[in-house]
Amino acid sequence: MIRRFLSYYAPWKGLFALDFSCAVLAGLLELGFPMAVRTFVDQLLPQQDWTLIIIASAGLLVIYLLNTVLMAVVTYWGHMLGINIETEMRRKSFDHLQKLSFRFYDNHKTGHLVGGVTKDLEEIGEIAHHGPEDLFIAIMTFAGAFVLMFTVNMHLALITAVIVPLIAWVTMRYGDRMERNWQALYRRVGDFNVRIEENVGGMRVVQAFANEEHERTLFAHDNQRYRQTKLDAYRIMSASNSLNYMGIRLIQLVVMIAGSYLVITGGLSNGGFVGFLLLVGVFVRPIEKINSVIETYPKGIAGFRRYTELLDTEPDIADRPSAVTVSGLKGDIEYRGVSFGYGDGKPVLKHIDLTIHAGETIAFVGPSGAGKTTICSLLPRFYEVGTGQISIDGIDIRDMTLASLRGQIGIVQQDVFLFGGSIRENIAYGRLGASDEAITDAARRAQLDSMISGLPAGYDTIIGERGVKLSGGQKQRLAIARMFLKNPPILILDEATSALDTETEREIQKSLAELAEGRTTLIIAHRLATIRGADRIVVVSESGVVEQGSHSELLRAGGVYRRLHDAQHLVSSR
Ligand SMILES: Nc1ncnc2c1ncn2[C@@H]1O[C@H](COP(=O)(O)OP(=O)(O)OP(=O)(O)O)[C@@H](O)[C@H]1O
Repeated sequence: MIRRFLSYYAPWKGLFALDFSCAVLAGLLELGFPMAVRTFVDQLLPQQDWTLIIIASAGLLVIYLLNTVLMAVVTYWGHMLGINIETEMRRKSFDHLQKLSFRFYDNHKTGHLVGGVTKDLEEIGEIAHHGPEDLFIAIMTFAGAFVLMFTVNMHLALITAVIVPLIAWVTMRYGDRMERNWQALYRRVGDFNVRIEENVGGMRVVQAFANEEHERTLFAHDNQRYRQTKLDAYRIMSASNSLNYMGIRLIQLVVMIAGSYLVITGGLSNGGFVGFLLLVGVFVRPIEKINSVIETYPKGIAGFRRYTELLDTEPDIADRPSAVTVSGLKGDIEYRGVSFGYGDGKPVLKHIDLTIHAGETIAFVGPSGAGKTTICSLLPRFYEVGTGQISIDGIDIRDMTLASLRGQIGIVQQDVFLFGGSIRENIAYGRLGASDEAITDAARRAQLDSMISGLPAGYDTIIGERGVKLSGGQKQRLAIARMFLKNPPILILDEATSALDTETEREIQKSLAELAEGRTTLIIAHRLATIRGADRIVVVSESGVVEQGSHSELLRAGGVYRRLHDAQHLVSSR
């Protein structure tokens, strides 16, 4: 784990060397001050030679100035090192999130994932900068001060050496407990984020159900849990801090008493005494430093653990090494013996055999939960088939690169997801970098242009988070415009026009029929009226594909489709 962490320093060797050497030099200069004071008191003061005093003072001033510059370098470039590492880790996390499949997102909460890319990495950035530097300087000044203390007075140095390991042991003891505590704290922060995100995102539902009180209770529970975990952290921190403080003062007190005795009995000069006391100050600073590292280090390590957990999650759907880039597919689709389950032990699709010819419009119908959406989700490899095979134009979809496969398939979902930018940006999401003409053409074909031209900001109108400022129908049209722009050979329409009024729906159906011309189109249908014109209707039930044929053929057959048709007909004629 430590090795893996250190590997992130590799691209920043120069920066690390600069930061590290400046920090080390600053640490060494710190050691010079007590020795200079000793010389001052023991040699310069008795001689009362002002020239020497001024020269020595000027020497000290130069040291201080040098230290000031070193500190500035360490603060800026050291933090640059930390933020560089943090930025790289954030890039890797985000990059990895793009590779993980729907299955991963089905089982992870957004708030936890957002926390992983933001808060966790912030702590890691801090530790990346301070960790090795603080630790090394602490060890160096500790050892340096110790050696100097011996040169000043061996007895005092030995007394100090007996007490210090005790304090160091006390300090170290709390490290492990703190790390476990920070891990728990991160989980709580994640729970928190999930709760807030779901609440804010679903505020319209919360208020529509007047469930604010219920939400407050749930939040209060998480809030209290977070408070308790943080209190646990503070308890450990307070015990560690106060014991540390006491230990350090104890060293100073012992040195004061023993030093006074030595000065009185002539075993130590005045300058040696003052110098030694100052050295003790330098000597205990690393202990304080280690203490602060012990506070921040577990945070960073806990964050790093979560980061590596995410990075070590293998994407369950990825390009095979031999995968080919496909383009201009005709759209001959073949499901052969396809079975699939979502991993909860319940099979959803059982041995589906289906041939869809290029240019054909196929409508999937069947009872809710039969697996219509699932059949279509397997085609762009949102989920991987369990057994069996799906091929397009005779090529197994697992032998195609994911990006090129998905580039050949356009999807309009029932629940349209729009991004918070402008109408133009949202349409252009269908084909990044599309020209303005192509965007307006797509909008026109999706019957969106007259609405857009009526807006003061036109295509630059900001549509709000997830498109809240648009009506359901407008959102759907925008999604359709995206697909016109993408212009793929294969379309999946999840009852795409269900949110539109009858008049607009007819117009859009016309546009969709125009788009479907010469392309393979899979429609997940809920209302049978809209799919009568499909080339083939495939009836899916829990036991798989049970019927297929044209509308009139299936009506004549008098099977499941006939029953569904009659039931809907009955409802609509009531
Ligand atoms: N992401 C998922 N994780 C686990 N189970 C799922 C997931 N999505 C769907 N299911 C389950 O798989 C089964 C088939 O769902 P699917 O959405 O494919 O049905 P559908 O025929 O499209 O239904 P509807 O007409 O209601 O949209 C259902 O039992 C559903 O609960």
